[in-house]
Amino acid sequence: MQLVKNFINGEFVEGEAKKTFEKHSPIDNRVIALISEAGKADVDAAVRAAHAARQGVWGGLTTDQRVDLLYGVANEITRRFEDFVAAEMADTGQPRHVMTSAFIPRGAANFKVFADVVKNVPSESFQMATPDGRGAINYAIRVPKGVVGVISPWNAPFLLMTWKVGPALACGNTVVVKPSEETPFTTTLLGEVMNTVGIPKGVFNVIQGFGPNSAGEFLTQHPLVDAITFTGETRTGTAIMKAAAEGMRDVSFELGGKNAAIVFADADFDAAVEGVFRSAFLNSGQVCLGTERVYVERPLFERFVQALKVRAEAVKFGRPDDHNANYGPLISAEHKQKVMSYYAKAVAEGATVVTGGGVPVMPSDLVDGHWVQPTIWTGLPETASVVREEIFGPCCHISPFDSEDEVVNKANDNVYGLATTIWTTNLSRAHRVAARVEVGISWVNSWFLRDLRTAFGGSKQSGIGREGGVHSLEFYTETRNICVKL
Ligand SMILES: NC(=O)c1ccc[n+]([C@@H]2O[C@H](COP(=O)([O-])OP(=O)(O)OC[C@H]3O[C@@H](n4cnc5c(N)ncnc54)[C@H](O)[C@@H]3O)[C@@H](O)[C@H]2O)c1
Ligand SMILES: O=C/C=C/C=C(\O)C(=O)O
Repeated sequence: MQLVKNFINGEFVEGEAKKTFEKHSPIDNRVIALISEAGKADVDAAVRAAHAARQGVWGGLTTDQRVDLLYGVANEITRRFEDFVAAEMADTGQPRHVMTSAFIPRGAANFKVFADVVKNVPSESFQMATPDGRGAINYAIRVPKGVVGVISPWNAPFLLMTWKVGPALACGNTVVVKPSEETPFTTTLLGEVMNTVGIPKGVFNVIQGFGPNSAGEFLTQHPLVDAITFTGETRTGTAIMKAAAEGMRDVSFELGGKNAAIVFADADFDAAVEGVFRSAFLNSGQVCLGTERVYVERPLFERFVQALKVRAEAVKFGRPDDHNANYGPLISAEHKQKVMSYYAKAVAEGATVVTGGGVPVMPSDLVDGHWVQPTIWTGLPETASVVREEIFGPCCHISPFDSEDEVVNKANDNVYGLATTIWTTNLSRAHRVAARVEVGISWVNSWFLRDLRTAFGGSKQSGIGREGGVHSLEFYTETRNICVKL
């Protein structure tokens, strides 16, 4: 059985206590690896290695030298593309095409884009008058924060982890990464890439384990961690923020969502159906930006519900590398249980189940996997649990609306505010509605179309701060102003 280790100071090491936990495959629940859990001493060793590397060789490199090394990381990820695809498929059980078209190429891009950003960003400068008439000049330099703790989730493990590690390293920080306990493989593989490329020891470290009373919590509590970037559930963010308050450490949070799709009657019908199908069901609905509430203008409502039903019923469940399949399982037995409990709750609250609501019939070798049917509900009030709470599964509720104000109010009536997708051919309305929905990202006639130079993050309880392009510099560096009297 494969033993997945921690990566500390350039070495793959077992946790000092020799404790392990099991990694189960999402497709059949078999144990496919043992993971070595990092204890307090291991987390301390990782953070100290990162601190020493920051003070030492990594801190001494020029921006150009760092940028060249990060380009090397991106190229090595591309060279080992198939290894990353295989590792991420094993971690998540999601179809190969999701890995090859989106999740793994994004990992490489996350290193290149931020190398370019730090290389090209200008610094601000202000000249000022002084009483003696000679003046002064102010200019700003950006310095790295130091050691950044990176805590990432399981739903798009490699994309979401590199989205943080790329800019953190580009800005000159060092990192200690705690991947989700559900998905240890690709982060570990990145350790091999770092060594191959010659990233100095201690710059990139990986500790494996859980959150509370485990590696995650030990990392957030470590006094030598200067900032914490986290993607995951809102209530985990609350716990991490409390830990970060000790020592006044900065945080950047990408959290939960309950995203609305808004389809106007003038939308390109086929594009809207396909777009909402993707936003609700890609990655088995386990995408933070995904749609769980759909609002359709009344004249289109019945036709839209029927078309989305047809699309949802056409998915083909199967192994990630099965060419005849295009749909994967949920990540874990625990998550399946959570999603199924919402399926039951929807029925108890009076939903009409348009399609799904249960588990698909699977062949005997896959029957123990975490398979769940894509599910569509109608007929619930806005107060129903499945319309208000993040489920993070392959499901959505569709309701009709009659006016622009009504749908904007409904979209905004939620504690979350991550993303929305709006479908209309009326451009004035598109701009107007996109600006009024209280979210970090509004897509019009599209969804999950990502330009990595743009600001990314959530409003309300969906996050704190923005990352992406120069916005990432706000978090991964500190601005130091230098005022020179002339
Ligand atoms: N806004 C975004 O960009 C975005 C992107 C992806 C996922 N998400 C959200 O992530 C969630 C799904 O991911 P998840 O279930 O892995 O989230 P989670 O919050 O359960 O776990 C995320 C990470 O935090 C760690 N963790 C848990 N408790 C901790 C603690 N007390 N201290 C330190 N670390 C701790 C976990 O081990 C894991 O590595 C959903 O809510 C989803 O919306 C948000
Ligand atoms: O599941 C969440 C996906 C989030 C995507 C990003 O963070 C990104 O595209 O940068």
